[in-house]
Amino acid sequence: MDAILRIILWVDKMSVELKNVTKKYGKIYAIRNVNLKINKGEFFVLLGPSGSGKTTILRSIAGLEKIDEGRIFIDNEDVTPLPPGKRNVAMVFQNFALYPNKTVYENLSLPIENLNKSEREERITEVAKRLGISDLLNRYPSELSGGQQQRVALARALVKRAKIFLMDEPLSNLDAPQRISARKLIKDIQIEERITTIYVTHDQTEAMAIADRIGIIFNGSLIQVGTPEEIYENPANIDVAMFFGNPPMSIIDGKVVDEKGKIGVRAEDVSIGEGKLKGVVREVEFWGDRYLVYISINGQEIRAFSKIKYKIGEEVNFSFSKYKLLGE
Ligand SMILES: Nc1ncnc2c1ncn2[C@@H]1O[C@H](COP(=O)(O)OP(=O)(O)OP(=O)(O)O)[C@@H](O)[C@H]1O
Repeated sequence: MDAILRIILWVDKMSVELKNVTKKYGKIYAIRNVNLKINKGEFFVLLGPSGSGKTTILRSIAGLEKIDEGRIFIDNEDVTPLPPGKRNVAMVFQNFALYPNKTVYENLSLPIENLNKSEREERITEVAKRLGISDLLNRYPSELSGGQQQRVALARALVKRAKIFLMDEPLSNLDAPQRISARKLIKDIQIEERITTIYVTHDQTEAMAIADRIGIIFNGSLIQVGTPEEIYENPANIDVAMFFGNPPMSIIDGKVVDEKGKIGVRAEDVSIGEGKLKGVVREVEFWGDRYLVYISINGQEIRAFSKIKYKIGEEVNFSFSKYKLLGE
C-alpha cells in the first residue's frame, strides 16, 4: 500500500471543544471563559502576544494543566477528568527535547515501545521517509542541524499516530529560511493526513500562511475567531487591527477623512501621488518588491505601500481606496 495512503488510514480525525474554560495561577487569570470549537481535520492557529494565554490553552487540552472552570471535549467525549496519556494527543513543544544519548532511531522508538520490533521498524521507516530523515536514523541529535532536529521532533509526534497534534511554537528555534520550509512541511503533512492540529504562535505572518482558521487571544480572552482573510478584512476591534497583518492597519482619527471615530487602513489601500489628503514622508523601508512609506498627517501616521522610493521630508498627496471603521 502507498505510504501516504496508509498514513491517512491511521487517522480517524477528532474535533476539540472548549466550553467556558478558565485557568488561574493564584489570582491571575491565564485564560478566562474560553469557548472554542475546532473541527475535525482543521488546522487551527492560536495567535496572540506573549503572555496572552496560548500555551495555557494548549496545555489544558493536552491535560497537562488542571482547569479551574469549564469542560474540554475531544470528539464529543468529556476528557476534563482524563490524564494526558488517555487523551490521544501528541504535543510538539517550543524547545523540542531529543534524548542526546540516543540515536534518532532510538528517539523515534520511545513513544511506541509498546509495539513489537517489526511494527516499530515499519512505522519509523515510513515516517522517516515522509520527513526526509531516513539517512539520519543512526545519528545522534548533536550531529543534526536545527531543522533536522525539528523534523525528528515532528516524526516523534507522528509515529505515535496521535489523533490530535498540539504544537507550541514548534519552529521557534529555526532561522528564517528553515522556518518557511518547515512550516510548509507541517502544512503538507497536515493536509495529507487531515490531523486536527492546534498550533500556537505569536508570529502573525506564520499564522496567516498556515491556518484554516485563527483564534486571536489577548489577556486570556479569545477576541476573534475566523479565517485569515476574515480577520484581515474585518478585525473585531482596534486591538486586533493593530496586531494583525504585516504591517498591521494604520489607525487614524476619523476627522482626517469624512467619518467619525477610529479608522483602520491597510498599507496596500493607500495610493500616494493622488487624492486630496496631504502628508509628509517620515520614513521609507525597502521591502524587496516595494517600499513601505510612513506618512505623517496632522500628527498621525499612515503606512502606505509604494513602488516608488519617496524622499524623507517630501510632501505627498494620497488617498484611500478602502478603510474600516473601528468605532469611537
Ligand atoms: N506556571 C505558571 N505560574 C504562574 N503563572 C503562569 C504560569 N504559566 C503561565 N502563567 C501566566 O499565565 C499567563 C498566560 O501564560 P501563557 O504561557 O499561556 O501565555 P502565552 O501566550 O503562551 O505566552 P508566550 O507567547 O510568551 O509563550 C501569563 O500571564 C503567564 O505569566
